[in-house]
Amino acid sequence: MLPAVAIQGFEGSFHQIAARRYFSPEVEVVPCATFGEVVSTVVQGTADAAVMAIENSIAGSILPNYTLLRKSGLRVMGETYLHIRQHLMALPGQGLEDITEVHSHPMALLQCADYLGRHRHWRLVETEDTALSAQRIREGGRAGVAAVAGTLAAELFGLDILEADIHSEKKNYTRFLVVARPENAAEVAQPNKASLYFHTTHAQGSLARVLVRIAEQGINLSKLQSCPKPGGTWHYYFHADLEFEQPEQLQAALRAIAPLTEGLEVLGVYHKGDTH
Ligand SMILES: O=C(O)C(=O)C[C@]1(C(=O)O)C=C[C@@H](O)C=C1
Repeated sequence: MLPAVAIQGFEGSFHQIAARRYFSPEVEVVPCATFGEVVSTVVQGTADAAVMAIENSIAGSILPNYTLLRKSGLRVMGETYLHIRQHLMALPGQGLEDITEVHSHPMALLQCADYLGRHRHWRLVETEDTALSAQRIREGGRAGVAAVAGTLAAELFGLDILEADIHSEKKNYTRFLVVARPENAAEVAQPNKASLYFHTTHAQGSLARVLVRIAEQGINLSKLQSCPKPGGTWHYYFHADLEFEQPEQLQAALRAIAPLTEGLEVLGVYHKGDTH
């Protein structure tokens, strides 16, 4: 049976596309307005898993999601990468000269900052979701308003694309994590990626020593993110993504860094995702 998968966003959003690519085109999605709702939907058992954007190659990390994940007790069971193409769309018959407002998800607006910055008179409005912005324009018959969203949203809600591919760089990719409650995040055979977090003392070289131990196992540190440590002003915890060939490399690295870190926790051991 296919799982019910919580997503941030609604019909036609990039999260829906990511969930379909990872699980199946028929996957049942549970739309949520915020990432906080996505996590609580899975924690409370209304959904079996969630697909959650974590970083974008132009706009960067979605920092609050690292903290949400760490606090949730959920486990990372996989990941997927999407090539994101953002378009400016409006009701049929509208031209660029009619537009006064542009609505979209904040990450989508950030990805198009260069293009939007060349139209200083447009008011930018942040919304929950790219596709929902398109839907509201259609349902409200809102002339003068454009949305930044993908092709699926334009098709679903009958909007015309006024300007295609308005993201600042052609190579615009978003990485999505697939997360589940620990009992649903089945162990994968031959994993080659892991996500962990830890903190170190404020002593000189403490992070460097941890990174050297990881490198000594022939592991590729694909991402290191620092996030504020709750209650520890100007102290940070680190979220690290490690890529390896053999699971034994990960085990050896974990043994080596355990005495050098505090609060070390493995968030998930999984297969490196494909790019679609
Ligand atoms: O608004 C959407 O369509 C989403 O799925 C959200 C989201 C994000 O959270 O980053 C997903 C992918 C794109 O990077 C832009 C927006």
